[in-house]
Amino acid sequence: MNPELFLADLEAKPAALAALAATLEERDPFEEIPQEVRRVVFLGMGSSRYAAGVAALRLRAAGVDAVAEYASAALGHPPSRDTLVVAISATGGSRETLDALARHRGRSTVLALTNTAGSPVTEGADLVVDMAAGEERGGVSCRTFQHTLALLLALQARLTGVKADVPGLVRRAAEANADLLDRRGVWLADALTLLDGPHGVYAIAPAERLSSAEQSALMVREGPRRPADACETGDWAHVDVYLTKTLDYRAILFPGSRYDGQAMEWVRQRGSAVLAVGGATEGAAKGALEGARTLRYAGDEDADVALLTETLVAELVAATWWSGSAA
Ligand SMILES: O=P(O)(O)OC[C@H]1O[C@](O)(CO)[C@@H](O)[C@@H]1O
Repeated sequence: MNPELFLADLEAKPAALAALAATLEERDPFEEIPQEVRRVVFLGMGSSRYAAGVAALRLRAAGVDAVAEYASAALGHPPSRDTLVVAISATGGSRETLDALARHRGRSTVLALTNTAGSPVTEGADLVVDMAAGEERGGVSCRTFQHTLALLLALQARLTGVKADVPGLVRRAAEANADLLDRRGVWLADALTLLDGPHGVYAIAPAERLSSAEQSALMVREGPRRPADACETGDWAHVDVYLTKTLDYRAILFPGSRYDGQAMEWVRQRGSAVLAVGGATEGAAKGALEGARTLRYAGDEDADVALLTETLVAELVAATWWSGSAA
């Protein structure tokens, strides 16, 4: 793994997203999915599982039986012909994902979503979909995570039959990513200072975008190897709140939960430091984010643009710490 190449991977996000949008405009990569799907089981590890968790939640909310499983779990949904297994692996070689997939090969309908053509995860798959994220030379899953999310939104549209302009969304996300990258000279130094505490970085997001908190925490751990963790915003008042009493608690908050205000109330009381990435969402209580430093970016009022963009903040912070350079 290499921090300079990781940074270059991040800088290539807008172009990669724009290319993905063009591909999605041309063709739906999921058009060959059989009609008779009764259940969707996502398998993956790390960032691949984070993206799957959000996709499964969205599908369930649309009435589709869907679950994201740890590929490493010994217990999982049993295989069946009307189960669609979506095995997600950027490298296509994670042992746990391949092991879980072995239970389904030839017994469930298998879709492999991967960034590596011809990789083991594609063997025996009924359908292979390319993440089209390009090579991640830094060795860290960042564009693949983002492309996985975007492609799973396209899969959701296919499975639910609800029309969605996914290419348009991906284009807006490309612009939002470019905006954060272009203006990093304005915000990154501040973010680095705010988050640079002795006890690590905590990332907080609503359940619908929990992947943003999980991926952010992973980036801080994987690159600069600092302590970091993720928490769901409502659950925060039952879990992380305890840490604010004893630690120098520094957090990135991805707004959008109806419980943003509840978490921020504790933050203000305890004098914790919070960087809110994006603005208060419509319907949020007035002053819900009061006490947080706020970082806005183009398109952040759209929760789906946020889903495809906001991890870039933690990724750029991680890249800078990792390379040991100042912003
Ligand atoms: O998607 P893959 O290639 O199976 O990798 C799963 C996870 O493992 C890692 O490659 C790290 O080992 C992460 O980047 C990723 O989140």
